[in-house]
Order: sequence, then C-alpha cells, then structure tokens
Amino acid sequence: MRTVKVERLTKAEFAPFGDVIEKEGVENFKINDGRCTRYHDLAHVEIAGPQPRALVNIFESTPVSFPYELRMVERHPFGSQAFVPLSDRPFLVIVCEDEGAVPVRPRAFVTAPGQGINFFRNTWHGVLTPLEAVSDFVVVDRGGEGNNLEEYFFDEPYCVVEG
Ligand SMILES: NC(=O)N[C@@H](O)C(=O)O
Ligand code: NI
Repeated sequence: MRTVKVERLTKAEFAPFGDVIEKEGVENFKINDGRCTRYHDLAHVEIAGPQPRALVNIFESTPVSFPYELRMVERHPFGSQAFVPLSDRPFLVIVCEDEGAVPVRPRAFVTAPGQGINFFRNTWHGVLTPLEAVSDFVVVDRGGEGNNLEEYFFDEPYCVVEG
C-alpha cells in the first residue's frame, strides 16, 4: 500500500492548499478599550454558486489513529471550508494536488495545539480527522443551492503514517 508520512503544519507548506489559522505572525490590534486583541483576517472565506450563504457550524467528530487508511478525498467547488478546534488536541489535515480533476500526491499534516485551517475553494482534502479523542470544531463553510461536494475514491488507498 502507498504510504504518506505526516508533516508538521506550517503556513509555507500549506500555502497552495489553504490558510493556517493561528495567532503567530499575523496582523493584530487592540480593540474594546484595549481589553481585547483582534487577530485580524486570518482566512480567505469564499462562497460562490447559486444563493450562497456562509455557514457557521460545530462538528463533533470521533478521532482517527495511525496508521490511517485514506480511501477518499473530497472538494467543495462553491466554497472554502475552515476547521477551528475547540480543544488543544492536534488533528490530521490531508490535502491533494489536482491533476485534471484527479487528486494526486496526497500530503498529510498534523496541527500544533490550537492551530486551525481553512481549505481554499476546490481544494481536494480529507474529511475532518481529529486525533486522540472526540473533538469539537467550529466549521465555517458554504451553504446554498447547487452541489457543493465532489468526492473521489482512490483505486488503491493510501496509508497515512506518523513521521
Ligand atoms: N460533509 C461535511 O460537511 N464535511 C466535510 O466537508 C469535511 O471536509 O469534513
Ligand atoms: Ni470538506
């Protein structure tokens, strides 16, 4: 079986696929009489297609463990999708390059505590995969008319392994 070794998530490595949502290295400024620091504009939220609406959701997901069998990826042609953890547990983030509407060369990242991500619109990705325990995430994505989900099942699954 083809293996994919996990990598540490960094803005630079994830840049072709989406945003890393974190406080480090971003524009921030004081608001509310100086009581609050706003970490500003952290992700490119995109909504498109017929009657688009931005959705704010909570996903409560059971975890996965390594070795993780990657059988399929998906993408959302009409919108981005952000996963922001409500715990400090890491989670697994899987993305693929696109080669003529076929996902290729999967990459697997493990987040640092508190890091979130935002997949750009139409980025091939694995579904939400927490690690260690059942975990809640705020998920910001696109609602509206039309089909916003395209799935691809690999002929041969990949095996995602720790570094
Ligand atoms: N289906 C759904 O709402 N979630 C997926 O898009 C996912 O990436 O987890
Ligand atoms: Ni998705």
